[in-house]
Amino acid sequence: MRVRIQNSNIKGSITPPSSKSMMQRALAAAALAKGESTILNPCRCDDATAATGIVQKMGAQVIQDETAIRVCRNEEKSPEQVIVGESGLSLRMFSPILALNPEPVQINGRGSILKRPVHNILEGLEALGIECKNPGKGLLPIQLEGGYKNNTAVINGALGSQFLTGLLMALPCRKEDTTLEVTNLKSIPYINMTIDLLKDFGIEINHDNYKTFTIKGNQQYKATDYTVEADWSSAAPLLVAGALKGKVTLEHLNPYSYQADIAILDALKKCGTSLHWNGNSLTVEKKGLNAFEFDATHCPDLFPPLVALAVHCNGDTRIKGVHRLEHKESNRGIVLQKEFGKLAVPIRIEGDEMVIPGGRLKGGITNSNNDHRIAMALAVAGLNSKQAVEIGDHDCVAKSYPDFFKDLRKIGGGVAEFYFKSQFV
Ligand SMILES: O=C(O)C1=C[C@@H](OP(=O)(O)O)[C@@H](O)[C@H](O)C1
Ligand SMILES: C=C(OP(=O)(O)O)C(=O)O
Repeated sequence: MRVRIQNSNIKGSITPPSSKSMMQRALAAAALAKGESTILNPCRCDDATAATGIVQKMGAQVIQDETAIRVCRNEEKSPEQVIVGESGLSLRMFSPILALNPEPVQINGRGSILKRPVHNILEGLEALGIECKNPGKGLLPIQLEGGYKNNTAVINGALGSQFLTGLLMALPCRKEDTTLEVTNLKSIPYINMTIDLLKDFGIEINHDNYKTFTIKGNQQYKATDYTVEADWSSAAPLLVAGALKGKVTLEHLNPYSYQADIAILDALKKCGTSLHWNGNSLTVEKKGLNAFEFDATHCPDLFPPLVALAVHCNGDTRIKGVHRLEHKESNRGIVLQKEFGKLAVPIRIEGDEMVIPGGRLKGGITNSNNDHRIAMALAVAGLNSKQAVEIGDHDCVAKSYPDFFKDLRKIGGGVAEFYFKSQFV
């Protein structure tokens, strides 16, 4: 399917969907607990569905109500195979959890995840004594068995934090204590989110400045009621829409959240946008559109929406952390350059920095490259384009935000969805 976005003014208020990062962690933690946990304000995107399928395979009973999901694991099952959908987090978080069980388990996925590397998972688990097989030779599927045997390991954090999140969730269930030496950790705020959530489930993690993590064994997950926050990553493109084309209020956002992408507020301030909090509602209004400098090394998912903002700013915007983009749902640095190139924006990549020249967007035909954040970024950039921006394969937004285009229309976005190639642009 395709969508056409027209120049439009933005006005209105929206509650962003719940955080898929928190939701997947909550499902895993609830499945590791004894008794019934209730996940309130659950996220119902594709990645959350993938995580739900995995905990069910682990033996958890999952009951979906309208406003909550109840999770209870009365029996431990040894699944022969689990499918992580397209979710990087489900792959990297559940691998160490599934590895607690010595029975062999094969982990596979579909779509974009089949192109994302698995070597850091295998290296880390092998260092902890898990027997790993990789018929996919660097890619999925992987097979794990034998259980944890070693109590110390060096973990490479340079590729991201998700695998460390999985280890921090799994290792408290071992009998022995474990010490991890983590090198060059990236996406650090996501680790703060993990540690905070684990505290709610009764698990304690100690670390020395994100380098040495000491994980006591024999800890018991406690069932709890956990409320998932509204998602700052999904809020980001909507905030950019307001900053570019009028005014938008986002409801139920936590101003003190551990979510990495709350950092969008710094970029919006630098850009000159007017920001106003009223309790948990944030109103963003177009004011300046000044080029800005921003370091996205630890919040890489902000790259696409920030590029959508930057293409309309006065001057060259510089965003640091391009090396963090290579192994996402697409190679996002290259894809942003290619797709915005189709709209006549000559983005440059200089070492680890992306340089985005500001100006007026021309319009044209683009493709999401099956990457939800690219689809959303092209859409909000299109709100301020001279001519329409068409986006192919836009339905990939279901990975994190199934109602994105419906919500964009609600706040005034000119959104037309259709099935065939357009002659409009
Ligand atoms: O832990 C998480 O929920 C996530 C961590 C980040 O990945 P990396 O840690 O691989 O950078 C982020 O890009 C991803 O969308 C979600
Ligand atoms: C990179 C992302 O997710 P994941 O790695 O969990 O697939 C994302 O949501 O932008």
